[in-house]
Amino acid sequence: MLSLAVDRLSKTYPNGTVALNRVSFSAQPGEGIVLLGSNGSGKSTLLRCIVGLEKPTSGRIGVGNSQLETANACQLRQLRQQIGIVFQRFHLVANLSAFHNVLQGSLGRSKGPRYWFPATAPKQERDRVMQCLERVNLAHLAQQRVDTLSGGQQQRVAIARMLMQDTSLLLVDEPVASLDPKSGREAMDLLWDIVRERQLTAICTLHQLDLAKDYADRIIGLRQGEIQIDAPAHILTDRELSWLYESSPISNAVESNA
Ligand SMILES: Nc1ncnc2c1ncn2[C@@H]1O[C@H](COP(=O)(O)OP(=O)(O)OP(=O)(O)O)[C@@H](O)[C@H]1O
Repeated sequence: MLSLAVDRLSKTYPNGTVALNRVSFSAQPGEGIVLLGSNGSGKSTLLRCIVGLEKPTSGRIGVGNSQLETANACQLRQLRQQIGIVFQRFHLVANLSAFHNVLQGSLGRSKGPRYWFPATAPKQERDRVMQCLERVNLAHLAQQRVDTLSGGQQQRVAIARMLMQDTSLLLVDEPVASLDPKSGREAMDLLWDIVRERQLTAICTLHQLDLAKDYADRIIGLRQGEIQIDAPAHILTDRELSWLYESSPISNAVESNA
């Protein structure tokens, strides 16, 4: 179980765009945080900085007892192994089976090429892949190429791969973006059940305010790269949340450390 501490994180892209400005928050194991904000408010940049895909301009990111910005290459690899990502394009290998994609979740801790292929992976690993696929109700499609699966099914393969990776911190970018309302709720049910079961620290970006209120323990709202809302979901009103998406000037932030 890992906690996350983001301290005065800023990111300015080379073209001068300030994507994040002194963003600070911490998250505890078992806490499901939903990140809200309009297009361009900095949500993906924040997730990409936490996973080490983007280098912050300044600030600190602590994952467990380690600091991302001072970690050497080996420590960074170990840290990344602890972070599960379910991003918009899922990062699946299109021409491989669901089974093979999930098996790749163990790459960071496997001991050599024997582990990378379904035909040669140890039975214990292959059994684990099937358990992960069963957890997301996809065992019957294990041998199907992922590019022949629906968007919702591909997303469940990405979740199964994250389970195989056995991570402590989970970052999810717009999990319902390409799903119909029913499949979107099913995806959120599955993700949140797993967060609870495994006591993961989870940060999930969403654009649907109703889903955010129904699922989040806590909502962090970004506007123009700054945190304007940080509070338990149940105390936030629809008015406060929809304000995140308005073009009016920033004035009335909502913050609570409850
Ligand atoms: N590689 C980049 N180079 C320059 N600017 C970028 C880059 N990536 C993102 N930006 C800019 O940084 C700001 C934040 O973008 P980001 O993708 O983090 O927002 P977001 O909240 O995730 O948006 P969305 O909801 O549309 O996914 C935007 O103004 C965007 O144009």
